[in-house]
Amino acid sequence: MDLMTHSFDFLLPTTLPTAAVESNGAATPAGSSNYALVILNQSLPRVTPLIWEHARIRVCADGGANRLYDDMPQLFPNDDLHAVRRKYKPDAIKGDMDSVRDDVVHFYKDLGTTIVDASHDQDTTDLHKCVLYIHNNIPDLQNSNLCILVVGALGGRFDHELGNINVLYNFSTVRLILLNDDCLIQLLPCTHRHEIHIDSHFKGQHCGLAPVGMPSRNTTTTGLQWNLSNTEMKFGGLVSTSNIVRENVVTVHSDADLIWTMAIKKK
Ligand SMILES: Nc1ncnc2c1ncn2[C@@H]1O[C@H](COP(=O)(O)OP(=O)(O)OP(=O)(O)O)[C@@H](O)[C@H]1O
Ligand SMILES: Cc1ncc(C[n+]2csc(CCO)c2C)c(N)n1
Repeated sequence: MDLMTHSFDFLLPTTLPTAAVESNGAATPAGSSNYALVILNQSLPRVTPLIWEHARIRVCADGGANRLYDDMPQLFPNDDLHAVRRKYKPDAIKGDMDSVRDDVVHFYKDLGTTIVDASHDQDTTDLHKCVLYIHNNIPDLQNSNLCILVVGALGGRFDHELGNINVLYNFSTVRLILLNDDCLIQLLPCTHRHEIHIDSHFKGQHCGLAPVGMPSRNTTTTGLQWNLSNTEMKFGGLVSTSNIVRENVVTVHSDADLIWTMAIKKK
């Protein structure tokens, strides 16, 4: 079974992403960004400008554009509000367009942002629509090792949070990470063994591992305070919450897709 490695260099202010080499040989050269950014309609994490710099493509999901317009200048209180808004121009705004304000659409449209009204589709979420947009605009997404970072994916509405987690399952072959100021969430597909590289910056933080939807008969981990050893996990039985990262590398091997979540250390 192939190995998939995960690291969170995009959270470190002074580094560009390091080289990533997959077991299929696909490589991302050191220093070249291989991230996409999706902004959802929740408060912008402090790390958003850093992720923005790393991203090859930046897309706002419907009301996420209001957040970019309203909140980004607040992250730069000493800078000119209009200059910040012009600097952080998304490549696209996509969704069913029932939450983004008209003034925000006009502002970004005038700067050259692509506006995609997908209001005909009331069966998939705006995040789903944005992942498809990235899919259609980044050639060879599956083989590119691109990681889609989704900010504002947690908080306030549990139906939205469920929808966001469902998108991880909808696109289980794409690297997707949901983020807010406090934690990150990703899917570890059972098609691979996983190595999660955790900078000492984060070590000792709380983490969790759980099969959403389908039980896991067999999960084995290393690098955690409470490791699993061929252990069964299911809702209604055991799921691993309030666990703690103990080593720089956590390994996970399971017969089921698992959700991995980790706290992000506050400065
Ligand atoms: N409170 C929240 N928690 C988590 N994600 C959210 C939250 N609010 C919005 N989102 C995410 O941001 C996306 C865009 O939000 P927006 O408010 O524009 O959605 P929407 O389609 O108008 O939602 P609805 O019509 O259900 O109110 C959503 O699809 C969802 O992924
Ligand atoms: C069974 C079922 N439940 C809810 C919705 C509603 N819905 C799901 S995604 C979406 C778009 C939000 O931007 C909307 C309105 C549906 N269609 N089918």
